[in-house]
Amino acid sequence: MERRAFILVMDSFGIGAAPDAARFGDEAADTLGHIAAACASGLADRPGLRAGPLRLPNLAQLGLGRAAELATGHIPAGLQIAHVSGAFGAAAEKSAGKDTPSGHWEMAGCPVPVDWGYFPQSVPAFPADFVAAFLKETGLPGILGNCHASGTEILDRLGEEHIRTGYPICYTSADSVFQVAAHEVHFGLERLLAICAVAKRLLEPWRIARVIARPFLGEARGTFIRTANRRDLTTPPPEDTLLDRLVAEGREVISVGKIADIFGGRGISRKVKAADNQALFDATLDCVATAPAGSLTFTNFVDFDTLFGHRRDVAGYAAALEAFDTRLPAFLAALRPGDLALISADHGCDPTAPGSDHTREFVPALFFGPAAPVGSLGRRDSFADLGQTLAAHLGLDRLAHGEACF
Ligand SMILES: O=P(O)(O)O[C@H]1O[C@H](CO)[C@@H](O)[C@H]1O
Ligand SMILES: [Mn+2]
Ligand SMILES: [Mn+2]
Repeated sequence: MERRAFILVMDSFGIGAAPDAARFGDEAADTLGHIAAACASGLADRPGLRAGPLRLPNLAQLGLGRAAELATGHIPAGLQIAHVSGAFGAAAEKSAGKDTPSGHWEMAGCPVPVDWGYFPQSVPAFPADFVAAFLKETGLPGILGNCHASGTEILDRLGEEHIRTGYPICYTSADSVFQVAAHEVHFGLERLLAICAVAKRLLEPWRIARVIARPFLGEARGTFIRTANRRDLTTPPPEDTLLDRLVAEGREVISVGKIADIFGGRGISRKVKAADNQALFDATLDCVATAPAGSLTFTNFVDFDTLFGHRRDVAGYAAALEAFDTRLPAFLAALRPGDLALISADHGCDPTAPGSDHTREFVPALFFGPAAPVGSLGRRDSFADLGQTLAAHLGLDRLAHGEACF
């Protein structure tokens, strides 16, 4: 039988504090649980967008509520269901960090045991040596920001000054990241990408996982909007992943959305870009129709994290979950015999938590489709169990990390 695999990563969709959450100050975090509770008590109503209890009938059917129960001990409001039709688990992360690359790499069989470098909360946040070298190599006269920030708030604060001075806006977060926001027209997109490449190289000694180019448009405070031309320059994974192993065997690995960026371009045979969750779902459906035997299609649904988790927008996050759920029946109907699909996440980003950073949480492990069993997979102590399961399904030799869930 022809076997194919599909991973749908709901970026930041945690389902309850991880066993080691206290180490991150995240012991109270629960992305799904807190959204469901807010919806149930009418706190996530927004006229024209959504209202009432969280409605995720298709995810519930796949075992989302039961997966959350494995993590927290209770099923979130609205997710009770009599019978599930897939295999569900709650997976904890072994990697030291709670960032996007660590989560995706571990899921693909490559945990990241050594922690990245992070910038301090102080202002300036960036080492003077680095800033001096960055200015020298790029010929820039200066930078703005040089602090921890939310990417949308800092545009409101410094966007006009950026346009006036031509200084790029440089900021960071709890992630191992150096982010550069610059105007797509006034500063120039190509120029932004070029200075980000310089920063990535100069930051190697500080073990910074990612440099992110954040192009934006707009002319005045309140009108600035980030464009879809975001680019992540990521350190490649330290060991081979499921993706590398597949490509080495001549299989097709299709990246939908920012997967290729997250893996530093490694282990990818084809890239499909799409602007938002709806377009990402459309592209994923195209892949279900066309992906060849033995392939992996890997999609990252970025909006949950970028537009709602980091923005601490509970109603927006709930609406995005409901929109995603609505599209699942079409995905399920298109699966063929021999297909195995996985819905999971890379970390949490509880929109009710303080600050604007990720939260250390269990993630859902929902396996479904014609080749999936039905029932509980229990708590998994590494996301690598998910990659090992897919490797076994696709007929690869065992990966170095993780235990197959079935
Ligand atoms: O606030 P914005 O720019 O969206 O940044 C967020 O996106 C980055 C990548 O996930 C993280 O560093 C996080 O802080
Ligand atoms: Mn992420
Ligand atoms: Mn994020």
